[in-house]
Amino acid sequence: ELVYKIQGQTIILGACSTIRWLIKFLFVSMNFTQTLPSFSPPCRRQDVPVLTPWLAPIVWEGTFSRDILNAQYVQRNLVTGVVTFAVEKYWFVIYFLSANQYFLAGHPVNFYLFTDNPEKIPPLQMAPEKRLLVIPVQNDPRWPDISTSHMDIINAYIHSHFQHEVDYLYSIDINSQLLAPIGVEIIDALVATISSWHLTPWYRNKSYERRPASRAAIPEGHGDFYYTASFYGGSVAELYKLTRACSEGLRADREKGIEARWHEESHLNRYLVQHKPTRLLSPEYYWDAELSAPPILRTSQIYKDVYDTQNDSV
Ligand SMILES: CC(=O)N[C@H]1[C@@H](OP(=O)(O)OP(=O)(O)OC[C@H]2O[C@@H](n3ccc(=O)[nH]c3=O)[C@H](O)[C@@H]2O)O[C@H](CO)[C@H](O)[C@@H]1O
Ligand SMILES: [Mn+2]
Repeated sequence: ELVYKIQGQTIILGACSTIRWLIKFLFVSMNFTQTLPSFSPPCRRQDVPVLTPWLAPIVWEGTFSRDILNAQYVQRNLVTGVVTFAVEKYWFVIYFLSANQYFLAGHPVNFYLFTDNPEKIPPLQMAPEKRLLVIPVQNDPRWPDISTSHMDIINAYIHSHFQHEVDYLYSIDINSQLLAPIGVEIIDALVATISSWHLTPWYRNKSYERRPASRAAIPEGHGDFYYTASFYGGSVAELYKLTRACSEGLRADREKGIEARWHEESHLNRYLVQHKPTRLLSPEYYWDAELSAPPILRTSQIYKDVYDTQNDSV
C-alpha cells in the first residue's frame, strides 16, 4: 500500500510538473517575440563568417550597432592606448591626422609614438580627448631588424608605463591611413586582424612558418586564420603575455641563427594559434594597399597601408 501511495504521489507530482511545464511553454512561446529586442537589418550579414569555431566574433562593417557599443564602453571609463613606431623612416602626419579623426572618436586615447628622432615630429593638433606621447628609442643593436624589436619594446613599456596608464593597448603600423571610423567594436581581451591577403587568390604568400627549427613553427595541418602584425591588441595584461612570448621566440630564433618567414608576424601567428583571440577584426580593418579590394569589403577599406611610402618622409 505504501509503495502504491508513493507511486501515486509520484504520478501526481509528475503530472503537476508537466502541467507547469506546459503553462510555462505556452507563456514563453506567446511572449517570446516580445521579450527579444528586434534588430534592424544592418546587424546581420550573410556573406561573411561572423563567428569563429571557438565562438569569438569576427567584426565586419554592418554586423554591430556602434551606438550600443559606445554606450557600454563609456560606462566602463576606459583609456585605450595605441603604440606605433617611426624609426629611421617617418610617416606620422597622415597617420595621426586620420587617427585623430577616426580612431575611437570621442573616447580618450593615448597615442604612444616610439621614435629615434623626436625633434622631427611636426606640431600636431590633437583632439581634446587624444594625447600624443613621444617616446625616444634607440635603434637597438640587439635587434638589427627594426620590426622584430617592436615586441620587446612594447613589452618593456607595458611593464614600466602602459599598465598604469591604459586599459587596452593596440599596435598599429604607422605607414597607414584611416579612411573610415574605427570604433569601440575593436575592444576586447585579445584582438587580431585577419590579414587582407586571406581574401585574395594570393593568400598562400602570407602563411605560417612551418620549419620546426623556428619557435614560430606551426605544424602542418594546424592553424586557423592568418593574422597581420600591422594591427593587433587587447587588454594590457593579454598584450603583456603576447609581446613577452613573441619577443622570447624572436630572441631564441636569433640565437639559433634562424629568421621566421614573416619575422614578428610569424611569431604573432604562432602565439594566436595557441591562445585564440577573443575577437577578430575582418580585413576591412587593415587593407594592404598593394591588393585590390574585393566586393565583400563594405567600407572602402577602413585602414590601409599608404602606398609606396619608401621615399615619403612626412
Ligand atoms: C620592415 C618591416 O618591419 N616589415 C614587416 C612587415 O611588413 P610591412 O610591409 O607591414 O612593413 P612596414 O614597412 O609597414 O613596417 C612595419 C612598421 O614598422 C615601423 N618601421 C618600419 C620600417 C622603418 O624603417 N621604420 C619603422 O619605424 C613602422 O611603424 C611601420 O609601420 O610585415 C611583414 C609581414 O607581412 C613582416 O613581418 C615584416 O617584418
Ligand atoms: Mn605595414
